[in-house]
Amino acid sequence: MLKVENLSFSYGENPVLKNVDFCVEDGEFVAVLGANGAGKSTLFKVICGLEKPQKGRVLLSGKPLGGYSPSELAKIRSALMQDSEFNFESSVLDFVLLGRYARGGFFASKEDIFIAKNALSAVGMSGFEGRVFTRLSGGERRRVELARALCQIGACGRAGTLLMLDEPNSNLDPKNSNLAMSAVKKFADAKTSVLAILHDVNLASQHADKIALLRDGEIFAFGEPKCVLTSENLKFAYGAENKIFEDGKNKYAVFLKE
Ligand SMILES: Nc1ncnc2c1ncn2[C@@H]1O[C@H](COP(=O)(O)OP(=O)(O)OP(=O)(O)O)[C@@H](O)[C@H]1O
Repeated sequence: MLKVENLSFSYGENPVLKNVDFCVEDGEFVAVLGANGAGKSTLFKVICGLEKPQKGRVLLSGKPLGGYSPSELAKIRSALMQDSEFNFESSVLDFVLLGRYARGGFFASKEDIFIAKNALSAVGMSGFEGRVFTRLSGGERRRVELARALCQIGACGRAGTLLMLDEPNSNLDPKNSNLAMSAVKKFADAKTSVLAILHDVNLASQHADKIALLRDGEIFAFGEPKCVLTSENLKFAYGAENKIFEDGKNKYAVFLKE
């Protein structure tokens, strides 16, 4: 379980996160939504340990993240950042196998290769193993990056592991967005805790167990999509008029032109 306790963070004099407090249980998929500049990526970086909070702490399975060694952490926590800066001419398979590095260094076992190919298949990228990563389209690259993040956790999810995703759907078309989210949800179903920053409210509504709505660095609504996704909450989060529709299973939001 991921526990975020009372986090506050400022860039200089600019407070960006204010007493952020929530949990992601084992097997739960929590989506963080909010307007541009609300503090989502900063929250992501603080949870990943890339920025140090002025207040609060982050616990995984009851232990502060700082209490794990880097190699321990690499085996139980995997993060997909917003922007990849990977520019080597590596094959797609070698790129995904980087997710296994903490386990066997540069020598991939048969099991590692099986897990990497499985992860590629889960995101619809089977058959691309021998292609050069940097020569893929933006959406293909993003799916390969997601496969690397999944591969780092293992063949499937397990309790005590954490998958962190910052805009995993950037550059993905609607079909591949759904496929990617289904692959992520399978890890949650197998007891990994998943925290994903999403911009697509309807994708979050369909795939996430819970949604955290962030505004000006504060979580003002947290819970199941059907409770959190109200017209008032979305207006408050995004400052935009919207209409909510339901199909008996999920809620969907349409944002209206001003
Ligand atoms: N390195 C930085 N130094 C100073 N201010 C920053 C820095 N990074 C982000 N900020 C500011 O912190 C606030 C939150 O930024 P953050 O990137 O966390 O927002 P976000 O919710 O992820 O936005 P987006 O949806 O546009 O990606 C913004 O006002 C931003 O300008």
